[in-house]
Amino acid sequence: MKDVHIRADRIGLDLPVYTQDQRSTRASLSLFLKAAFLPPKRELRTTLDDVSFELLPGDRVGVIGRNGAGKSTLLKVLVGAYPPSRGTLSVAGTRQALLNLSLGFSPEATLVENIILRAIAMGRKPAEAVGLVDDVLAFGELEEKANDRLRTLSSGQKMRLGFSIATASEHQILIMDEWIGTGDAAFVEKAKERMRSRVDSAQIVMLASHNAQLLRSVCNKAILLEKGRLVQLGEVDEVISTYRTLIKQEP
Ligand SMILES: Nc1ncnc2c1ncn2[C@@H]1O[C@H](COP(=O)(O)OP(=O)(O)OP(=O)(O)O)[C@@H](O)[C@H]1O
Repeated sequence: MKDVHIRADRIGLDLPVYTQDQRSTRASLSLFLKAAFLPPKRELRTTLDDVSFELLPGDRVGVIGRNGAGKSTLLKVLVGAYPPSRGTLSVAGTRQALLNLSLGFSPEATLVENIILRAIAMGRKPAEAVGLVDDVLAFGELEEKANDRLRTLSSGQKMRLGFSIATASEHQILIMDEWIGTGDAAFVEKAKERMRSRVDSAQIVMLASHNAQLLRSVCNKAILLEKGRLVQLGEVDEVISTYRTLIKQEP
């Protein structure tokens, strides 16, 4: 197997956006009706542009930037959710994303079925997926609900299930958005402990966050994004300080 790495060489991403002509009750009725019934216009908008970096084992990288700077989008590209529109991306190593914990659940399937489906979607063989079920249910404290349909869970219970599945095993590369525990205090404590151990055992970690304290405690490096471009890659304190200067300026 190749050495664990993430190499982005001038990657860019254009996403389609759909715009609608202004609907205003002050406009004439014909304009109003036209705007209401015309299909939206589709255009491509550049969300990431000319982003290059290389991450190697030992790199724990914070992804910093204003709202809308492209942090989550960059993580989605790195986990393979969006293929880059330009440039080349090379990722070697087993990857685990903790981005949207409740994405991909089947509401009508049971918890056990969802665990197996999700584990298979994450690349497990069916027998391994079945082997994970007991541990996932135990960590999420959801054993009693094992054969209930997923849609009957509370939102906190769904989050616990998503977290338990996503962190069920160790991976070489961990890619995560700042996850906000919606579970109760006891679960959040347990989840933090598990995250810490997954971060420690991963070789490369990327964490997008606005929380400087969290970034300093997890990361040794950081990337600063502004309008989809990489402004700085450096030591975490240095990049946080550039970001603080930047947000004092006008966007
Ligand atoms: N699926 C999508 N289709 C079109 N545009 C998108 C899509 N997802 C995000 N964008 C746009 O891409 C830009 C970057 O969004 P992104 O979610 O990556 O920002 P972010 O840096 O993570 O922001 P935040 O700090 O608010 O979480 C925004 O302008 C957003 O509107």
